[in-house]
Amino acid sequence: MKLVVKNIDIAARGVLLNRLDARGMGVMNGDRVQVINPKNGLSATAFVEITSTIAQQGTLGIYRITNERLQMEDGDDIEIREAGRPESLDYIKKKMDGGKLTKEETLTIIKDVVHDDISAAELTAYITASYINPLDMDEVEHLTRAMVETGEQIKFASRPIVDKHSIGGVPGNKITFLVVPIITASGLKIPKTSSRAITGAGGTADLMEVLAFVEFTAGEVQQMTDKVGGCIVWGGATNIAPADDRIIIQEYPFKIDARGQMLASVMAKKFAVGANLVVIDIPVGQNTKVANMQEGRKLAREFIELGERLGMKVECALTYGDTPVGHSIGPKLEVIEALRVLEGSQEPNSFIQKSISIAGIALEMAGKAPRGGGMAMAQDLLSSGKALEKMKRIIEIQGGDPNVKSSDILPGEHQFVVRAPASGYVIEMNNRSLITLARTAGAPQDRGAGILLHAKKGKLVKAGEPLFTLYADRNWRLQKAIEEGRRLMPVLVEGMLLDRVPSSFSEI
Ligand SMILES: O=P(O)(O)OC[C@H]1O[C@H](OP(=O)(O)O)[C@H](O)[C@@H]1O
Ligand SMILES: O=c1cc[nH]c(=O)[nH]1
Repeated sequence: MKLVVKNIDIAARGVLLNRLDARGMGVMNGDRVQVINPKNGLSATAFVEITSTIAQQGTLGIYRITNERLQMEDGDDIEIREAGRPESLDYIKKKMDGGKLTKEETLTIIKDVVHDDISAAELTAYITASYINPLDMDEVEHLTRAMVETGEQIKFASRPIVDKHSIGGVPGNKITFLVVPIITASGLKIPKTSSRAITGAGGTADLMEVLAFVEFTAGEVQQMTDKVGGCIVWGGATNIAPADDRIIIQEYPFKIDARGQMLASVMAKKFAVGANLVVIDIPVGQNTKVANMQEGRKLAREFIELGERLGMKVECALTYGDTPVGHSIGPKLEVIEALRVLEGSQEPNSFIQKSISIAGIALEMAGKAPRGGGMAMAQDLLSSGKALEKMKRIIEIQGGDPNVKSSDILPGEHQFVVRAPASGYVIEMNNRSLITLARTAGAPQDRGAGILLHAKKGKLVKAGEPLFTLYADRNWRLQKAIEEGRRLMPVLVEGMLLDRVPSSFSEI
């Protein structure tokens, strides 16, 4: 059928078809169609929504993201056809039934993901199937290669290219803000691409956006790295492994990170930027992605094997993840803490030690420091202010203010202090509950929202002393978080009354 285009300025995928045209084509709400720009032959698959008023008969409404592929103007002629059922759906069903996907089947799925030929619900089915029936190492390799092949790749003129990545899962894990400038200050190159929050309350890309732009093309990532030695950008904007962000968007509401997708997501980004020396941070602890050391070692072996298959040298660091890294959770609060350390603060110890350990491994792998000497070198690059200088250059090249200070960044204006109800030692900090609380307060979308911890596990507190402060950009979110905090009780002090169960006996 031939129709006339009406652009609909909504940042979504899909088309709006008039009820009468839909009836004429025999198309129902939610059906898949193919739309073609006859002028240039560009085509896209889209899902139909039916309207009686927004698109008149003879007109096809096109949402903005779909039109990015078609490049059509209002009034242009457009062709619309019923689209066939993609083969991907058969392969997703195969995975649901516990089958093993071949290289070609995986590539077909990922191409359909990147070209928007499968819906969000169908993609969620693929992720769920892989979550329940985990991918084996062959399938993970196929997925990683498919994610790389469907995007752009960077080829640097010289080696080594160093990279680091954390699997996440532990709140407050802002170490990239020390590791990248330390590595850069050593003279090595680190083109760091990060995702936004997956299971957490602030991914590295969300944090970096407090300081500078994070959306760059692959070419720009290469130029910035060549110029200043490193960058911290959002992988979702680069067309480097473009399937990655689409998968992460579906994982975010469930707070899941399917193991096979996680391995592929991390390693595809490293491979595509041309990294040959990679350090992976695997936080291990209660209420993180990896519950114990045994599981952590297994995952480390999988990362190393995947690296070998792809021609990358990978070392993994199993890190303490029982409690948050440092004292802050949420974009602005974490950036403030990171800048303070770059500016010379000697605290918090957990954050500094973890960062220089990871940076130290990378320095040793690249031969900048002798085995066992990497951590001291990393500490030196941090204490001397050289890392801060590099961070300023990175912020500047990404369009931010290089002279920004930690004191310039203001966290959420709405705050609530949670105090110890009894004296005693802090005996528990629940990572997942802290993340839920920070998300309820608005993080990561509200950059000022989050949690500042005043006491960590093992600290002796007196009744009435502050345990943590909740921050929010909007008062209603703060109120919701306060309520949620009462239910979750993410920080426990020994001797604290956890709940009171009233008697069912009523006096007469
Ligand atoms: O939201 P959760 O699941 O905690 O983890 C996601 C975070 O972990 C990784 O950090 P980095 O890029 O190595 O700094 C990702 O890129 C992302 O920012
Ligand atoms: O980048 C990342 C980090 C953790 N898990 C993922 O799936 N991707």
